[in-house]
Amino acid sequence: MDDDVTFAVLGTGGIGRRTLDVARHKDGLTPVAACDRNGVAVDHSGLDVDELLDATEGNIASGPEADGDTPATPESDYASDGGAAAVEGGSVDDGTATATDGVKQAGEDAGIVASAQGEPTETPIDDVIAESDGIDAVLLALPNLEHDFIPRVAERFAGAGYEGVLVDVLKRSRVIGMLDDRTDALEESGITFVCGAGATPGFLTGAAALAAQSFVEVEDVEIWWGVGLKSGYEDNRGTVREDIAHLDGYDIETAREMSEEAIEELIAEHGGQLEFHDMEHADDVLLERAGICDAEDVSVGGVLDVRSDEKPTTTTVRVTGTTFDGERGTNTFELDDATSMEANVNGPALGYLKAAVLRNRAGDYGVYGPADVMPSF
Ligand SMILES: NC(=O)c1ccc[n+]([C@@H]2O[C@H](COP(=O)([O-])OP(=O)(O)OC[C@H]3O[C@@H](n4cnc5c(N)ncnc54)[C@H](O)[C@@H]3O)[C@@H](O)[C@H]2O)c1
Repeated sequence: MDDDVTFAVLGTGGIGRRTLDVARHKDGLTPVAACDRNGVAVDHSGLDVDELLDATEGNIASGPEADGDTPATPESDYASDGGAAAVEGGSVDDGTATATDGVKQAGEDAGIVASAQGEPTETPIDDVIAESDGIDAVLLALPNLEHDFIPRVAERFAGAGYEGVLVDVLKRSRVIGMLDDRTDALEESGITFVCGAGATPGFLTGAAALAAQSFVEVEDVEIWWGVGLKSGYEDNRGTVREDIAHLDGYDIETAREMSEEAIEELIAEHGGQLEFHDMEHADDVLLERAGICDAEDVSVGGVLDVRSDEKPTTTTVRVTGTTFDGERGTNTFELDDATSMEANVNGPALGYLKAAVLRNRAGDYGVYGPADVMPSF
């Protein structure tokens, strides 16, 4: 069997760029297409990742249209990451950048179109779908501030008769049901979809599923993450914005509409560290779906520090349960503080992608979670 995998990345922001980067260190993965909101790059013999990463360094198309011509309506792709993040022009990050200097994240030349391989387009996702006959797997590193955006993208692949793998790194619990609702269409098309396959949900959900194996009854699962993002802050504004929606007094709509200045103010008020409790992370429904425990027994929280690269707290998964012989215990899985968020999202996402390709080639279609599939290496 041909074990080489051609893949595409939808969204080359903080996560998608690192996906391409990490894939260079993995065997058998050839990136053949990538897109962001303004552009697309396709080369079926393999993209030049060095060139693409250099061209988009400090220049990701993160925000929506700078000129505001395209309003964010729920129907439009532009609703995917909302209204206010556009930043125009300036020099590359000098380490003291604020929201309004340094990074060209929006406007006509932002992102992939700055690469010699990139072409401007108003229909980046459709352009990748048009090439999908030659693509084994697609990693969706798109924002999900509009909840049904990723499910709708999946539906578009199914509508085009795509036969292959889709993997996303979405976070919100409610999106899993929206994907489940589309299972028939995905199966008919021949799609194997692994959803919530980043770090949390994803890697840590899978770790919880393994840690639960000592027990016959699982009482609770506690996921507590730490992320230090100083050097990666400019590149990860999409993720930070989505995380803010989990704070008390905020939701997805308010977070989507916040200006970069308002985000900076909020972060400054918290001394650079945001602490989250009871986050709506899909680890809960994904563990319930896998039969491990009830969704309500899973809690997810953590600390994000945008002013230091050190993790403010150690990422830990604690699974408490009772064994067949009546002992109560807690199995703990811990990440090393030296491993970055990007490593812990993209390593697993590509691992799940590889595993899903094997399933897909064996004719196994439908929607899977990270507790159902063991990622390949
Ligand atoms: N599960 C996890 O552990 C985990 C961890 C971190 C981030 N994430 C998720 O990863 C996703 C991406 O985060 P990010 O920080 O890379 O965001 P980002 O804003 O930096 O990047 C998003 C990318 O998507 C592109 N894009 C947006 N709308 C598009 C459209 N309609 N068509 C084509 N491209 C479009 C943008 O141009 C950009 O390249 C977020 O949803 C975030 O929550 C998950």
